[in-house]
Amino acid sequence: MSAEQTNIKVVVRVRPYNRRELEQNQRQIVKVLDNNTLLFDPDEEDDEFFFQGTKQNYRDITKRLNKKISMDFDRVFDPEATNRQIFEECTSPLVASVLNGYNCSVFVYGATGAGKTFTMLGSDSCPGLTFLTMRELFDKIQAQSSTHKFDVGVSYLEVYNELVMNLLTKTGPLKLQEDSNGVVVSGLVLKPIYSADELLQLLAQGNSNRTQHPTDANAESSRSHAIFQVHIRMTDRKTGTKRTVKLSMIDLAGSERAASTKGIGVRFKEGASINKSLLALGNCINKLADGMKHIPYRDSNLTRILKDSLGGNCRTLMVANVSMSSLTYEDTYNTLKYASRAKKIRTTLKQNVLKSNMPKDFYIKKVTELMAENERLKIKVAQLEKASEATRSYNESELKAWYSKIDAVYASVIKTQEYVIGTQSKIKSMNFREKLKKENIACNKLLERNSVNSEEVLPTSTSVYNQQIGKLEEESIRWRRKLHDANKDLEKLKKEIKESKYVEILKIYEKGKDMEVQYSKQQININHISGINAEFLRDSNKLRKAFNVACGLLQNSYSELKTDVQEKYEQLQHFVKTHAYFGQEDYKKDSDEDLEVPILLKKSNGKRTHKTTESDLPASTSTAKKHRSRRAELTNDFELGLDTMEDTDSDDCGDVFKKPYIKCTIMDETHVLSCATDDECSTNTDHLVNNILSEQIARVPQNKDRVKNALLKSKTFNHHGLLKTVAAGVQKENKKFSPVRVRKSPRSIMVKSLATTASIVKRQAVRTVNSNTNEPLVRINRAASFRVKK
Ligand SMILES: Nc1ncnc2c1ncn2[C@@H]1O[C@H](COP(=O)(O)OP(=O)(O)OP(=O)(O)O)[C@@H](O)[C@H]1O
Repeated sequence: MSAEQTNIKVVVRVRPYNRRELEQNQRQIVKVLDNNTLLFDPDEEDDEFFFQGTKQNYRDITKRLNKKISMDFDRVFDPEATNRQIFEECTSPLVASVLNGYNCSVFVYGATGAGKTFTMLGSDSCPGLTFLTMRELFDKIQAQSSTHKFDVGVSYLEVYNELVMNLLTKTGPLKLQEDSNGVVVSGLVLKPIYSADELLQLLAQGNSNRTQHPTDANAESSRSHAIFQVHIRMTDRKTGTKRTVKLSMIDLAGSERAASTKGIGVRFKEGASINKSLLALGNCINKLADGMKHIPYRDSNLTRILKDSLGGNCRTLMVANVSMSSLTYEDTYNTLKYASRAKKIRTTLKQNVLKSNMPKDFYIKKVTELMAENERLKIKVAQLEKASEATRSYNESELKAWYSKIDAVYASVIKTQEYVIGTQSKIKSMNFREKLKKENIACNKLLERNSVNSEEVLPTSTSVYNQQIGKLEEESIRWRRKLHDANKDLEKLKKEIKESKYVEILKIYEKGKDMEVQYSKQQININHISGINAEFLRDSNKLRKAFNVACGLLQNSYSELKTDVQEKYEQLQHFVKTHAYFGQEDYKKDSDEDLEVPILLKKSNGKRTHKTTESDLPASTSTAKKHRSRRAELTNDFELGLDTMEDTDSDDCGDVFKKPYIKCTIMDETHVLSCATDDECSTNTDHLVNNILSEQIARVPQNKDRVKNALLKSKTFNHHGLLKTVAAGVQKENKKFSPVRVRKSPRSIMVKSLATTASIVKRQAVRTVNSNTNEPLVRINRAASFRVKK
């Protein structure tokens, strides 16, 4: 542990005149100039002395006058200064030093009656330095008790007539011994204490045991040197490190002249002993101040005890007490001379640390932890330095170079991505067209036969598409490879950015570029979906025209049709009527003409009369099943969205594409009631209820009650049957409208119907040609026709 050299701190306290001095009308021989300087024995004119408001006459005290010696000290306290002020400025900092492991000493020096005991012990109304310092020490000990364990012991000794006495136990004189730790008092047992009050109690007890006798100079003159010591052992609770420190408060007996104390007998002997020890102290101070190697500590017990405080490992404060009265001219001069000498004494300060009894492993672990922590902090510091360097050395041209590099890599990614997804889109479109074309063969034939918009008819050969798809797939593979390379370059670039000093700035730029890539992907997807939708609308338009042609043909040859074909035709009529697909306004905008299906009111050839009603729903159980499977087939066959792209947006687009198929036929209780009263309809009760529920409940759950009420009003249902039917319907509808189910597509039904119609027409046409008849085949009631959109 490194040692620190420091000077003894010397402060001078000038006490006010006492009654005796005032009565004797003495002149002032000490003048406090400022906090650090005093003037000893000032000029006469400077010595204006007033007592009770009257200027006093100068009285020569036969000494050499007007020395006018200016003296500097660490601090000079004038007569106004209080004990607390001295404590706060001088001894309070020592408490902190003690708890940091430094030995500390405070001793008061001065002539008898100069105010040493007043400074050190004070009174009840004005506690002295010992009391204030001890209280402060215990307050700090309390504050640190969570981190340190403190063991405190005190001793209170007096050196009277060269005998060392224990003031706390009143035992016989003790011997001083020297060992490696310095001078120790053999047989001295430290009194353990646990609170400031205990300590002050012991102090008071020791004071009461101290030898005091009145002298001429002081009615309560202390006739011994008192040494109050607090020994503290501090143990760090975490590391187990131990320190022992000592704080000594020493109240010396007053230096005195036999003449001034007028001592005789025992008092004279006391005085001589006091003077002997103080002389020894003066010698030690002189030699220490001169830097001599040999210091005569052994000359007195006082100097032996003060050895540590004067020349050892100790932070020392000396308070020199003086009176400003010329009555103690010589004593004051001597005190100030010694105090000035003492200022030069240097002590060596060392923190007292004892070996801890913690196991070696503990320290090894601790050191390893600290080294790891150190390494971590070093890295952190390096990173921070790098970051601050980056912001400090911000170079615009370097940044620009980075930007253009990033732009180039991202442009390549976006371009190759466009090609990859673009070719994928084209392949999908081609597949879709091919599928449409295959399904539309019947439709084309019909249109060709009637020469309707023959230019819109799709080519019959699918080989053209196959060739194009093949080429596109090859192209797609090529572009996928390029995209793979571009993505690799991008990864590499991202790594470089991470290591770059502009990482903070470039990361933001990189994020923007990533968004550009995403945006471009979305844009292609949208274009693709729009293309497919347009294709579909074109196809639907054509189908509608073909449908009109087919209906015309069927109408013309109605009477020639077989019964089952006639029924199919009627079902088709009904289908067109009930499916809003044809009636939706947005769809109609694309069509050039309305779709009309003739309605047959009567069979002329005695076949059953049929009026098309709502109850003639085409969805008999088997037909409905067929339609459902066909719907699923169509949707599964045509994966139109770009769902093979890496993102999930294609699902949404697919949904958008399916939206035109949403069917919404509104039914209410009127329908139910009319159906329920009809005998013919009542046979299809289950079917009817299911349909009603499917239309009503699925869309508006609250309508369940409306339907139920309507059904209750009908004559056909009893209560039990009704509940069963409603329950079955609800269950079915719940299944039907689960999100995984695809929506109904009338297009597939139309395509199938047209294929059937085309074959019928073909057969019928052959028959008509062969029969050679010019009669119209079907009587048409135009008035009964209706527009299906309604
Ligand atoms: N600064 C002061 N302010 C007021 N009174 C003081 C001051 N200093 C000392 N006195 C008074 O002066 C008298 C003598 O003081 P004190 O007993 O402290 O002197 P001392 O130096 O200890 O003397 P001795 O060496 O004989 O014991 C006491 O009555 C004390 O109250």
